[in-house]
Amino acid sequence: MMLTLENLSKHFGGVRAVDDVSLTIKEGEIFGLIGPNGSGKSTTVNLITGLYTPTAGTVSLDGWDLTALPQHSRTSRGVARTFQNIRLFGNLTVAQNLWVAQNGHEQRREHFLSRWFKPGGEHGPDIDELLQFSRLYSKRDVLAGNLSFGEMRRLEMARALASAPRVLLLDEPAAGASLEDAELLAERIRAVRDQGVTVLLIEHMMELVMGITDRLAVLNFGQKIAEGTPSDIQDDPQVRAAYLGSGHDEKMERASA
Ligand SMILES: Nc1ncnc2c1ncn2[C@@H]1O[C@H](COP(=O)(O)OP(=O)(O)OP(=O)(O)O)[C@@H](O)[C@H]1O
Repeated sequence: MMLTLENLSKHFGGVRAVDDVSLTIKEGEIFGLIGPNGSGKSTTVNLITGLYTPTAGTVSLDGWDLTALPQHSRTSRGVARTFQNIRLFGNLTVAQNLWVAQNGHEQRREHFLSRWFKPGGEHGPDIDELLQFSRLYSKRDVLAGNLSFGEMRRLEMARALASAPRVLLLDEPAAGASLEDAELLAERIRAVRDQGVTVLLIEHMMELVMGITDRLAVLNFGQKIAEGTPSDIQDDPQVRAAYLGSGHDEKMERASA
């Protein structure tokens, strides 16, 4: 047992964005969370990180209930994420973005940081190693706002890793990426897992999800409709029905071909 969601729900007015979802992600697993647009994937991540308070249910890590904890306490317990819409400090350099994440000052204001920020006081992974791992070493002194889209995505993941997470939540890391970039991303995700980090991957790119996850769950209208290995999921008639007409069915076909 590692990360456990029990009867988790989040309602926005009449919308049941997440509806009574229970899941257990095991230590060292790459676990996928898929589903059509609006099925509740991002809301689930926001409940795990504490951005949202659930309407009902609990989130726990190694048996410790996180549900009442604010975001920063969850970060210090080892929960880190990337955002679907990249959130970096555009006026700080690549390396500074990582120092900030490593030292847990993310919530402070950007202008304050650039004035007062001092590197050092290291804990967590080595910044240079992280830059090399993310193929960003040559960009270390470039302002994050001046990076290409692909570089920003790599920095977004590096930033999450800088906090030395035990579980890394990736919210659509391949969005807008070429197949080639997605292959490199898959290699990095596997390497992260091989370092002992548990990974929860939300992704629409089926080739990526089916290629690297150990198990996955499928959401539809906020409910979990299936859970299993990639081959279980590809053969599940309920899953195929959920994707039918959503534009993702063909991708599912290709991924299973
Ligand atoms: N802050 C919010 N306020 C109101 N409704 C919300 C809010 N966040 C999400 N929703 C609604 O909850 C449902 C689930 O949305 P969510 O973003 O979790 O889905 P998703 O599976 O991540 O979708 P996508 O694949 O398009 O990113 C949607 O109907 C969405 O409109």
